[in-house]
Amino acid sequence: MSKGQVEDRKRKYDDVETAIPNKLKKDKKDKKDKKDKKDKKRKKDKKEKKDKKEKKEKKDKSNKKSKDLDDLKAENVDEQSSVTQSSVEAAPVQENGYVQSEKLSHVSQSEVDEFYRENEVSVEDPSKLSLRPLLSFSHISLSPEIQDEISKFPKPTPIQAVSWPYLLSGKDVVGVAETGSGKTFAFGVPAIHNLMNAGSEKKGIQVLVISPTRELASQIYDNLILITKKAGVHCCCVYGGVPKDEQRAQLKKAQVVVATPGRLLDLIDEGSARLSNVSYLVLDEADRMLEKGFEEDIKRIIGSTKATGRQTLMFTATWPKEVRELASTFMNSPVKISIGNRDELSANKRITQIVEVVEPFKKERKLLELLKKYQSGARKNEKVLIFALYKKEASRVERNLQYNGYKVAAIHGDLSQQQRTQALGEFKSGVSNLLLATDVAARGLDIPNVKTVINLTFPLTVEDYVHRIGRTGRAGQTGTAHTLFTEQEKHLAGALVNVLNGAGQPVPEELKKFGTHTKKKEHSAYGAFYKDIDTTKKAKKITFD
Ligand SMILES: Nc1ncnc2c1ncn2[C@@H]1O[C@H](COP(=O)(O)OP(=O)(O)OP(=O)(O)O)[C@@H](O)[C@H]1O
Repeated sequence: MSKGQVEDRKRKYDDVETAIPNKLKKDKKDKKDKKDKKDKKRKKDKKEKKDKKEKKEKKDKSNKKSKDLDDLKAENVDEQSSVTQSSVEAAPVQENGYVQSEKLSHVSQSEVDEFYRENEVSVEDPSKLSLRPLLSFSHISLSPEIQDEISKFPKPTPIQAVSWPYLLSGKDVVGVAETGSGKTFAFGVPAIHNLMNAGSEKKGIQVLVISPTRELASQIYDNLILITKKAGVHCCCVYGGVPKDEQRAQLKKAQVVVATPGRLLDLIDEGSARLSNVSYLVLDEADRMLEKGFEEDIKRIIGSTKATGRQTLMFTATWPKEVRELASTFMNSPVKISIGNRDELSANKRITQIVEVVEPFKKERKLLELLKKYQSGARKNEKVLIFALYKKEASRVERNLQYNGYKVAAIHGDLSQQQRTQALGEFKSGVSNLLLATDVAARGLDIPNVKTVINLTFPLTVEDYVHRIGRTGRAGQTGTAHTLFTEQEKHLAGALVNVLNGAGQPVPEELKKFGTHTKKKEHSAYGAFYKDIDTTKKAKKITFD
């Protein structure tokens, strides 16, 4: 149709229109005007209503935001704070809802730098969040139940100060800090805080902590229960050597589980432990857990937990390079936090280390001399922990000590769990002041007031040496480690010299004579052929059996 034809038709139509009587036309027009007016009003009302609603929603939202911020500010600003509202800096908000407190935002950068320097803190964070350490408990708003428990301490330890913001932000963390530096609460407090915030009672087991020994699992449980009890969170502990029934019953209610690998796998296999909701997984003494012997168990356990959205944590005092690659396969761009230059194997500097090179056959006589030295006069009641290497050796030395009139408790693998628990209890409580142990007690055990550790036989690795001597000098105290070293361990002399040098301890000439060559530590699975790896890379997919 041409433009002209369109115009014609339009005109014709207009003509028809004009053929309608005027009155009718007018009525129709009035009606139409009225209707238009009504429509317009209805549209206007509707728009006004919509605008009003949007405005109200916006206002509510902004009120809530500022209320949340105010609440947070109120919780974090203590009486002495001289911070004014107008000087408040923007607080970074992290993925999991972690908000840096106003008080922490106002700590000067030089104070933060000083903290990093003094504690030799190193943070490798692939996502470059640069979260500030919590220099005081008032720098964080935790629930009253948690606050109540930790406020018995003066301030967070360095590993707690640095790791909490990352853990509360949902990050995977490798935390390496000296023995006795509060790593249990470093991973424990954020675990319970996150659980309480999620308000998820019905989801079953959500936090899982794996530990290499029954005694350590039980100790971690004793620490966590202090918080979980008050917080109304159900925590249980499962380990071997005791009946399963009670553990099965506890698992049905538990949200937090502390476990040793063997018993946990038994309970998984029989269907009593379901880990598919575990979203916070901790390997304590992580390097030990990744060694051969545990490695396969750990793979199976991790394979039973939540595949995505799981936070994985590894904490330890020693982090040898040969386990780092394996660790990274279980983690997602972990933040690596180390306190006190721990790239080199190093011991707690508050422990006085004495190393004596002796003939192997003279060791047990020497032990009796040392006990006279460390448990006589004013030191009569001081606690001494003796380490042997083998179960048989421990049994023999135990009998020998008893023969010489010593009341000695013992922990080693040949004893029943009940005997082990009783021995540890007696030593902890001071019923006996002498404990003889194998490396089952080397890691993690927090026994109050152990003044002296004696290494009757040197352990198989220098990492174990660092853990053993770390049973003294805990939580800021001092202690002594006296080690008898024989030619049979000469392949470890170089590594031991490094540890002594690193802690500013004297190195005996007889030890230097063995040479300072350090044998590369062999991973029990990969031998010495491990490579230095980048722990910051993304986890690669692993298929578990
Ligand atoms: N903020 C704190 N201030 C002072 N002491 C603390 C603090 N947090 C924890 N502790 C105490 O420090 C001691 C050692 O803590 P913990 O057993 O967690 O050490 P660790 O770093 O795990 O040691 P290890 O490497 O031997 O396993 C415990 O008695 C614990 O109660």
